[in-house]
Order: sequence, then structure tokens, then C-alpha cells
Amino acid sequence: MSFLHRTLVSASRTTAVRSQFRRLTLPMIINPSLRSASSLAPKLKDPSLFKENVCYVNGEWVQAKSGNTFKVHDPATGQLIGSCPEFDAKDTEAAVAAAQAAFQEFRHKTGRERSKLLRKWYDLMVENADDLAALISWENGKPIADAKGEAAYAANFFEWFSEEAPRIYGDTIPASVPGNRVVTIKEPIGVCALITPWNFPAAMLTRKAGPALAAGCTVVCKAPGETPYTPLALAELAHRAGIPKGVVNVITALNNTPSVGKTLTTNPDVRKVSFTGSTAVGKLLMEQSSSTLKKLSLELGGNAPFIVFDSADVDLAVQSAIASKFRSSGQTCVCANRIYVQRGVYDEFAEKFAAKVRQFKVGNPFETGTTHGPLIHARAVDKVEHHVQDAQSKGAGVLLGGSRIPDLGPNYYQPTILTEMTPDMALAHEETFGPVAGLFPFTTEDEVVKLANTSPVGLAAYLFSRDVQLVSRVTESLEVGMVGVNTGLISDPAAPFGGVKESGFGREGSKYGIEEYQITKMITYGGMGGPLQK
Ligand SMILES: NC(=O)c1ccc[n+]([C@@H]2O[C@H](COP(=O)([O-])OP(=O)(O)OC[C@H]3O[C@@H](n4cnc5c(N)ncnc54)[C@H](O)[C@@H]3O)[C@@H](O)[C@H]2O)c1
Ligand SMILES: O=CCCC(=O)O
Repeated sequence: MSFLHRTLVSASRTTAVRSQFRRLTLPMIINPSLRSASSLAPKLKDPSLFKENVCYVNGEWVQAKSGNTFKVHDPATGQLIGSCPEFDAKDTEAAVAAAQAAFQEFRHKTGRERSKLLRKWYDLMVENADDLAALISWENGKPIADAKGEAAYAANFFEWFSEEAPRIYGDTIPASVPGNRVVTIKEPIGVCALITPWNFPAAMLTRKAGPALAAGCTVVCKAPGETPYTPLALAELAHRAGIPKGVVNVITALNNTPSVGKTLTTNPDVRKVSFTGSTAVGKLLMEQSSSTLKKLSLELGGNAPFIVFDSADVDLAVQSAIASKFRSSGQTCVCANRIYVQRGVYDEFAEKFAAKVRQFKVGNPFETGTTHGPLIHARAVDKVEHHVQDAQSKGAGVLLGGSRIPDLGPNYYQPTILTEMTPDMALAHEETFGPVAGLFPFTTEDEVVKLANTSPVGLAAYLFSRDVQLVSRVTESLEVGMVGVNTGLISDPAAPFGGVKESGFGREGSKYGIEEYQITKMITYGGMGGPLQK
């Protein structure tokens, strides 16, 4: 197993592994000893990675021209972490101008030079992984083991794209016109706006910035208002890596996010927008980008079907469902959302699944042994609660959980299992983005494929079966961009990540990821070839 896979697996399956050694308890364990307010700030080995009240523009740490700031809170405790500059349209224009000026030189660096810069940035991420993980846990709320997994996952995008940068090739194409020679070269598209979400504060940035820099582009990263400190720490590491000024800019906003987004999607110097977040915001950004016809990558919401056939290895399906459904407390776009289980194994699956979930330890992300932390904010908890109540009102059973955990804090919700789910329930057609597993019984292959494909989104799907022909049929019938067969973990810098339908378009990571930041320029040479002149 590779280091990356190990870190992903260890972060996401902490619960599965630990559970083998713990006594079953009912209900799931709640980590009792909340940290006191005075012990909230994690101790960083390098405190200078915590950048308060500044953004990184043109190689310098700057404030918003207005002097305005917004506050960032720890989702686990509600305590204040600090403030960040509330950038506005003018501040954003300045960041784009810096990136545009830097592009004129950076585009001419060789692939090998860009590779070395990315590699240095990667090395610094690895050296500072513990601090990055602490920042991730603090502002996002994921348990520290998961945050370490994210730090490694994020760094690996720089490693991967440092290896791609020197290997950018065009084609030589046989022309239809005699004497013509056609070649293509790959050029960097220009300034890229990278708009990233809070659920992976490091990895969503590196998955975009890695290929952008490898291609020779410069970037303006709009950090999520909920989790700005990890992206700002990455900016500090970019600075230390010697990345030239203006090539990487990291800006922050919370209340001004719509106007910053509008600026990034309408400024003619921005040639590409890459966004990860909700489908609703993706559609808005696409509409805004149409004014200057920007190239777009949109990695939007999912509603992943997780299908367990009678022919499955049920234990493997259970373990994988735990890893997929409850990763980051259900707050990833590829989390299983609709768990379809064939009638023949439904009861066995439900029982074994519940036994594992009962062993989760919900609590403060920094507390030893915590396997699951809080949700990101109150809106997220409200949505989860709505999905559970809606399902209950329409006849679902609550096998486990089903309520908030106010003793831990306002953003905590119990890991929950709902049974006998039906297609009319909200969870069936909306991504929950929280720790609720809805188990839908089904009878036939045709039925489950139709159910899986009813969603307007199509990001990831998972299926479990030992029947190779069934696997092949179903995989090819699913309307999604990614399928996990007999695995619940599909994220890998080497693999193309992206969706179809209203989950967006474009691929991130892998050999394809860099194409999103390139243009293919065709050159036709006329009057070439023909017989040698004697
Ligand atoms: N695909 C993913 O990884 C992912 C990540 C986060 C959220 N989501 C989806 O979003 C839903 C709710 O989460 P949310 O409310 O934080 O999502 P959201 O789309 O509103 O926010 C995601 C990020 O987009 C940015 N953003 C929001 N409005 C913007 C605008 N007008 N212009 C520019 N940037 C803007 C913010 O930086 C924010 O952090 C979830 O249920 C889930 O479906 C998906
Ligand atoms: O939530 C979005 C991305 C998650 C991942 O890369 O696995």
C-alpha cells in the first residue's frame, strides 16, 4: 500500500480499525472531556504559519484597503480563532493585476524550473505537516488524524504535478493538405481564479494550484471564509519555496464573497475559473463567467449512490461504507449519500454497519481518540436535522443517532443510521453533507440503476459485488464521473476526479488535470516537404 493510500485509509478508517479493539456500547461514545477555552489554540511548532489579518498578494502580506475584517470561529467550540481581511472588488482587482504581471515572466519558465518550485513547495508542506494538520482541525473541525491525512493528500498534488510539469507535450499531426505540416503546442491559459471550499482547506487548493503552476499559469486563490488560515499558511510556504511574487496570491473574504466572486468571474485578465463547492454557486459562477467566456472547471455537489448487491462481501461493504459515508463527518462531495442494499443482505448489512458506528467517538477534534468532530456551521446542522426529520415523517426508522449533541457544542450531530428509506425522502434527492446514512432496500439490478441515476448530479458512485459481469454492466450504466468498485475510497492525486450532469465538469488530479490549465495552440507550416530539390 502506498504512503498516500495509507494516510487516506488511516485517516478515514480510524474508526474501523479502532473499533476492533473496543467494547460495543450503546449509543455511540461521546468524548467526554471537552477542552477548556484556554487550551483551544493548538500549539504550532512554527507559529509564524498562522497568518492573522493579512492576505498574500504580489509576494507581500497585505490588509484589505478598507481595513475591514471578518471573524473566524472554531466549529468545535464556537470560540473565536481570529480575524481575516474582508477583501472587496478593488482588493481583488489588485490581486488579479499582480497575477497578470507575474504571468508574463512565469509562463516562460521551463517545465523543469516550474517543477523544482512545486517540489520545494511540496517538501515544505511535508516538513510542516503537523502544523498544517493542526490548522485544518482547528478551523474545519475534522479530527487531527483525518487532518494529517488531508495534509499528506494535499501535499501529494504538488508532488504529482511537479512530476508532470517537465512532461508537457504537443503533437505532430499529418495534414490533409499536401505540403502542410501541423503541430500543436500546449500553452498556459493565463491567470486562474481558484475558488475553494472549507471541507478540504488544503487539498482543494493544492489540487488546483498544482496543475495551474505546472502548466505555467499564475493564480488568485479565494480562500473559504470558514477556513482561511490553512490556505494562508500554504501561501507562506509558497513564499518560502521561492515562488516568484505574484504567481500565487491568496485572498480572503466572507461577507464580500459574492462581489469577490463576481470580480474574479468578470475580470478579462482572468482566463480560467476553477471552483469546488455547491451546484448552486457553480451555476452562478458559470453565468457570470459567460461575460468573458472563461474556461471553467466546476467540481460541484454529489449525491453518491453506494450499492451493495447480494453477491457482495458484506464485511468489506460495511467497512467501505463507514469510510465513505462518515469521512469528515459526511462532509465530502464523494461521501456515500444513498446506501442501496439488496434485500438478501439488507438486515446483515444494517446490523454490522450499526455495530461499527456505535463505536465512533464523537468529540473535540484534538482530543485523543476522537473519531468524528463537529459539522462546519449551524446551517450544516440544520440541513442534517431536516433530512432526518423529513425521513422519519415519511416512515424511515432511526437505527442509531438522530439528534444533535448540544453537550458537545452547537455544531455536533450524532452519527445517524436511517432504515427503510424511500425515494420520496429529501435525502434521496439532496446531498446531506453530514453524518447521516440512509439505507434504501432494493430488489433488482434494473431497479437500483434507475434509482441511482434519477439524481440530477453525478459525481461518484460505489458498488459492491463479486459478480464480475454484474459489476461491468452496472459500472457502465451509472451516470457519474467516478465509480468505486469494492472500495469506498477513490481519491488519489493519480486519478482523474470530477463529475457529470450537475456535478460539473473538468477533471482534477492525474495526467488529465493539467489540461484544464492549458490551451492547445495549433500551428500549420505551409510549403513543407515534397521531393528533394536536385
Ligand atoms: N464539492 C465539494 O467539495 C463541496 C464543498 C463544500 C460544499 N459543497 C456543497 O455545498 C453545500 C453547502 O456548503 P456551502 O454552503 O459552504 O457551499 P457553497 O457553495 O455556498 O460554498 C462553498 C465555497 O464557495 C465559495 N462561494 C460561495 N458563494 C460564492 C460566490 N457567490 N462567489 C464566489 N465564491 C463563492 C465560498 O468560498 C465557500 O467556501 C453542501 O451541501 C455541498 O453540497 C460541496
Ligand atoms: O469534497 C471534495 C473532495 C474530496 C476528495 O478529494 O476526496
